Amino acid sequence: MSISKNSQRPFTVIVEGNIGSGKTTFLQHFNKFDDICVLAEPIELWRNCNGHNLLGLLYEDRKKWSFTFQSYVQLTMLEQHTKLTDRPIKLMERSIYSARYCFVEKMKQDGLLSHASAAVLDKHFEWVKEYANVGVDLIVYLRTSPHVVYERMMLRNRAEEKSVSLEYLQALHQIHEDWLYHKTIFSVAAPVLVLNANLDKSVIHEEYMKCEPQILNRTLTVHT
Ligand SMILES: Nc1ncnc2c1ncn2[C@@H]1O[C@H](COP(=O)(O)OP(=O)(O)O)[C@@H](O)[C@H]1O
Ligand SMILES: Nc1nc2c(ncn2[C@H]2C[C@H](O)[C@@H](COP(=O)(O)O)O2)c(=O)[nH]1
Repeated sequence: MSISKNSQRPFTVIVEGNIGSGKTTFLQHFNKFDDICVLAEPIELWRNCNGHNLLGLLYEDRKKWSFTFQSYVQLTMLEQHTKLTDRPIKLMERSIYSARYCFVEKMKQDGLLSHASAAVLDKHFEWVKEYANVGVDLIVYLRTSPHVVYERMMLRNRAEEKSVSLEYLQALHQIHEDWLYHKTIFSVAAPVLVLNANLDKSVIHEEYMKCEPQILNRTLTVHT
């Protein structure tokens, strides 16, 4: 595998959104297309890193485990970005960009990372962005309300997420909004297509279908 920035890469789409916004469901909608290599978030790697459930440790003690967890997220996301495929399109759940701009940013706001730890994560992120093949061609933002995703997350009932609060989701929502909707913080790596992901499952696939042309035809026209 070559991670060099100069190596070829497929038309790369990242789907971003709050916890419980429907990213996995969105990927399932696109699984039927042979041209698309669908890469779900490597959450099972985070739940079992040589036998350590880093996701569980994180939510048990954020202060102690934020740096460890984020270090591994950055590695696993780099693997996803540089994973080779013979398919012309790659669709990824989240990215190194949301890891840094949303989650690390939230950790910094909450004082969960020492300045030294934050500096190391930033150096790693900046090197990867500069020298690795992590370009993105389209961002799909599943825009939701915090109350909606909180209810979905509770219904999904993931063991590690029992301590995740509505306040945390509200803060993550605002960071996503500032990054991808208002575009007032951090750079945006590609054009952003905003979907109303509050819509119920019974009609959400019609909303997902709106971006099939941009993804399948690899076009960048985003009608705001
Ligand atoms: N549009 C929707 N309406 C209602 N429930 C949804 C919708 N999209 C996803 N869900 C449910 O909400 C939970 C989170 O969805 P998921 O796709 O796993 O989101 P994410 O990957 O963003 O965390 C799952 O239980 C899923 O079945
Ligand atoms: N601290 C971080 N947590 C992250 C990151 N990426 C995902 N996650 C967490 C959030 C959820 O509990 C879980 C899976 O996310 P979903 O949105 O798919 O439910 O993993 C990260 O970079 N840092």
